[in-house]
Amino acid sequence: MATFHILASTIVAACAIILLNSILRRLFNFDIVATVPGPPSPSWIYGNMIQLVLAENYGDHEFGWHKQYGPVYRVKGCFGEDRLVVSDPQALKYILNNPAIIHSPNNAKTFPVLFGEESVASVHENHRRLRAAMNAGFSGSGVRNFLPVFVDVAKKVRYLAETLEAGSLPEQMISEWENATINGRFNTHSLVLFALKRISLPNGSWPICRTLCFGLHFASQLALYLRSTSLNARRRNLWKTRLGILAQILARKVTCSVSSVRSVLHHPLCFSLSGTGGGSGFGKTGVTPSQLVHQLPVLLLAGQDTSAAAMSWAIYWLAQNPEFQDKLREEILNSQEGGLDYDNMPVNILPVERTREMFPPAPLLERSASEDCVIPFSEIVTSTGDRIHELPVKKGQFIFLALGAYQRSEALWGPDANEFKPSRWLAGDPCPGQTSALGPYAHLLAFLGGHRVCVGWRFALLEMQVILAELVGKFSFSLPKDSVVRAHLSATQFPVDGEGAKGLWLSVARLVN
Ligand code: HEM
Repeated sequence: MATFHILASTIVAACAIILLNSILRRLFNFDIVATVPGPPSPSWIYGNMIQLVLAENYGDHEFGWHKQYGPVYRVKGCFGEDRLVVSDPQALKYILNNPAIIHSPNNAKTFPVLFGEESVASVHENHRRLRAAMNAGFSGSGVRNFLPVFVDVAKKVRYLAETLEAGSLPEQMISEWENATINGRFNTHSLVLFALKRISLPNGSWPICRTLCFGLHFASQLALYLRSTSLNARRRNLWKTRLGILAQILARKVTCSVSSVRSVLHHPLCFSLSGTGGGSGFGKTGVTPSQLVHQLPVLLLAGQDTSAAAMSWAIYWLAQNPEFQDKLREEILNSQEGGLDYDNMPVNILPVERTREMFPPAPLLERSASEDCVIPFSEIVTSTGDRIHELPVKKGQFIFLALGAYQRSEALWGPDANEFKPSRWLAGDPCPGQTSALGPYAHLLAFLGGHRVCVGWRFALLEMQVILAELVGKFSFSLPKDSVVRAHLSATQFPVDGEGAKGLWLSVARLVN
């Protein structure tokens, strides 16, 4: 009985402390973010999170909230947490260029596991130097060197598409593709993902490279572990050196030793590892070869799903707009002498632009304030009726960067923001009202902007142009009558069918030249 009383009073006391703490926090730690208007929360446990990130069709709720509450509003996270959703250009510009706004705690935990602790996506202190070294390999001229690889892979994809269309799949491919064709339709998303794996890696080397990446990751984890064990300093250093040398040898083997290997790993990393980065990047930044070796996983992983999603959406758009397929074929025919000139193919770039505009592969990014700061906005009308133009946020404030909503914003792109107007792109400046560009290109934020702008944005644009030209030149894509295509968000925004399964099922017919 006495034990029961002690237990009951402990529980009552704990509840009282939690309640008091929450009342005192509300009274003395008044947070202005709580006054920012936003949608009602259906649950204290999961707040608006299910509506935001698990909507049946990405944006079902979010784009409506954007219209109702404007470019800055508040949603509830789990357990009553207030989170900001931002698509206001002024605020985004501030956030993207402020080193005090960092990855969310969730990203900060998962990125090192996914990409490695030393990857450019995970590090903060060394980030600027690492980026300077990597940018050398992904510059405009650097990316041009990939063109033969893209063309080569695009031809292989075309061959694969031909065999799928003819129903004559080689036996060794059947296991990979048996579920990719049903009743004359095929899963275009699987096709482009398959292609991108081949682009990132030398032929047949995907398993080797995957093992290598995870091996390197394992080695670095082991080195970290050894550092914290009681092994004496001499043995620890020996281990670290051995692992470091092993990692470098492996990476050099994959990236440099086979001269015929032409892959995404080859150029930028080999360029930097050999220290001959045209006098730029590597030498001057003081980044070591082993630091560059640690970029293998992020380069492999960051570009594949994103580019596959973007390319699927581009083909989806073309399937809905057959007149643009014809225009693109005309453009290809007119410029075929001596190979295609991708800098001068305005129709070829249209589906790419449209996709980035309407279906950016990363429409919602997570950030967090690492210190108290004041975010400038165009305007927010708070729930108390005040009109404010800046918002003081506390350390730890969670912020969603709503890139998808930004790109559909009528305030920014005009009342016809949701319609596709090729003239907007063909005229050169799709967003003439906006004075300072946020993203790397055409005011779009699909590749983000500021110091964390995507390393591979030029690479991704060119590879999409090449593969699209090859496919649309040889096939016509159309949407089957009963088809249901939805956008689903799970790390990237990709197409799913009516049952929610990943894929984009299109009717594909080979053109007779
Ligand atoms: C259509 C294709 C792509 C899209 C839409 C895209 C988008 C993005 C976005 C939005 C970020 C910022 C993520 C964040 O900070 O939370 C990012 C970062 C990054 N992307 Fe891409 N990406 C694409 C393709 C690629 C490719 C092809 C590569 C490499 C070959 C690549 C490499 C990277 C890397 C290394 C980062 C981390 C940069 C840093 O933190 O400094 N991406 N990308």
